[in-house]
Amino acid sequence: MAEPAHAPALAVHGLRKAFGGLTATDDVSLDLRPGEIHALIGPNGAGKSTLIGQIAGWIAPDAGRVELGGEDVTALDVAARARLGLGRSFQVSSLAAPLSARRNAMIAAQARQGSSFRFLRPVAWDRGLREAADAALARVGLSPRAQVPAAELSHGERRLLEVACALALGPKALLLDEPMAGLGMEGSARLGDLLEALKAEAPILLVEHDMDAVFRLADRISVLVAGRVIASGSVEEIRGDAEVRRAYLGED
Ligand SMILES: Nc1ncnc2c1ncn2[C@@H]1O[C@H](COP(=O)(O)OP(=O)(O)OP(=O)(O)O)[C@@H](O)[C@H]1O
Repeated sequence: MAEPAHAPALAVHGLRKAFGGLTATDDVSLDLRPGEIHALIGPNGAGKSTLIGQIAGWIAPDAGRVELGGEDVTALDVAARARLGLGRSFQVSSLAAPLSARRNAMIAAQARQGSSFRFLRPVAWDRGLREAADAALARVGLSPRAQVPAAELSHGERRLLEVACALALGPKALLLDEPMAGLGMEGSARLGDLLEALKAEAPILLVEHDMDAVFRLADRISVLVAGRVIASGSVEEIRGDAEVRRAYLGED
């Protein structure tokens, strides 16, 4: 049966996670709709990384569920969620420093193509991965740097490579945790343009501290404070929300 046009690419319902006496995420529900950038903002310690960990699959929630394209993936591990099309890039680099940009993207592509290409001979399998990797590198403008070891790329290029690795997976949804960090104005403007182009292919759940970038790029914003979503809406709605201004933006 065809999915309804507006079925969320990703949805979480009632996610809860406590570390000892501290509830890091408290009954969090939100969704990611086709074509959108949904920004998740909140002060330090609000629970953003814990929420991302539960969505990606390396933190098991105490309660609640995660759905990808309408399928309940709560019991699946990180690799299985990636195979289903959950692409991600994180604050802490997951690149293999000595390997070339292309090889890093090929490893990422393998996460999806490993099973579907297994019946092919190794040479053809390698070619398939390489094509997926090169297409992803081209999307982020890194084709000329394909053979350069990740360790020799600039900080901005490494962030772009991380996005390329997420794309090589052929994602249905993207989780990006602070992709703008350390990029500077020019780098973050370039990455912002890229994210705006990418969202039509795979909607993006964006955790970002750079409020200028968030207000420029987001179609919707959810605000997490002390583990709870205190507001969710358009940029205008969040800007005008008195509770958000008080709890997060630090205004009276
Ligand atoms: N593994 C853990 N064990 C114990 N406490 C944890 C653990 N991970 C996170 N916490 C606590 O849970 C709360 C939420 O942390 P989290 O890292 O999810 O917040 P965040 O919104 O991502 O913060 P930041 O913006 O600083 O990255 C914090 O109080 C943190 O100290």
